[in-house]
Amino acid sequence: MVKAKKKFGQNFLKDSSVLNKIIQSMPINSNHIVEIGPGLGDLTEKLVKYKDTRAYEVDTDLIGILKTKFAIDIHEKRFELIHTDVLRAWDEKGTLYDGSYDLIANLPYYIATNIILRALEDDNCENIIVMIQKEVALKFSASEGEKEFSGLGVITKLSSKEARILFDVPPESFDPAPKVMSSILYIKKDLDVKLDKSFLKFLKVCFSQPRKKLSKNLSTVYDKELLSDVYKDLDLIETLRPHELSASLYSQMYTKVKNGKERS
Ligand SMILES: C[S@@+](CC[C@H](N)C(=O)[O-])C[C@H]1O[C@@H](n2cnc3c(N)ncnc32)[C@H](O)[C@@H]1O
Repeated sequence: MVKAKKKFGQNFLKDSSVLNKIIQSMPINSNHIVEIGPGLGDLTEKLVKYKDTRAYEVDTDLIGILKTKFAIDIHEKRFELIHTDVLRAWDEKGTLYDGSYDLIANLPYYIATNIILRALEDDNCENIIVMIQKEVALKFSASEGEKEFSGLGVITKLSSKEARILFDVPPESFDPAPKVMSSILYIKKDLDVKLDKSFLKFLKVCFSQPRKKLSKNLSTVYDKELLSDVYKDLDLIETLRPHELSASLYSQMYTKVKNGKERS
């Protein structure tokens, strides 16, 4: 029996009803599947039965187990196992697969947010179905006005056609059990949208102090006169809090401040 490694965020999913529900949630299309962190291969086994799959695993000990378990699938090219840190693979190639793919995974929670942001940026990734901490899933799927609405919600709203939590998964479904509730997040990307990297930086400024006024956060970086003009142009009240502005207004605001002056 392998000992789960905390540093790699290893919580193995043991509940077969949850595994089956993940498979049933998969979109029907001809896309390849990419899995991040196959672990002991319980979800992988079901994915490979369904479609050709590529998986990225960082842990050398697990690679040994997976190579034995999936020897026939690897030989018959239904399954490709890549031994690397997935973030490194993205840095080196810009994509996890050279063709349309769906990302299906029980993610390592310590880098879950980063992985979803990279998948949103990766043009070849069309659908994302991932298990993550419920708290983070709520942020990605939140709408304006909700207290969980943050920069992550704005990015998801602008770059996807649909983003919602499919169902929750309690800690007892894993071994070892994580400390938090988990959720399956589903994102159907809008393939026509290309995200501008500096927009993410702008959102960080907007939500730097989420409970303060948006104008206060913006004034740490942007010129007061410019902000006053932007608020007037967009017909916004000065007392708005960051979670109260819609994703589309954030996008319009960004276009206006982009060419304006930053504070000297
Ligand atoms: C939450 S476990 C999921 C394991 C398995 N898929 C399951 O559902 O039981 C996360 C997996 O991601 C792997 N992992 C952690 N960091 C990684 C990284 N940077 N790149 C690739 N895999 C990683 C871990 O070793 C582990 O196998």
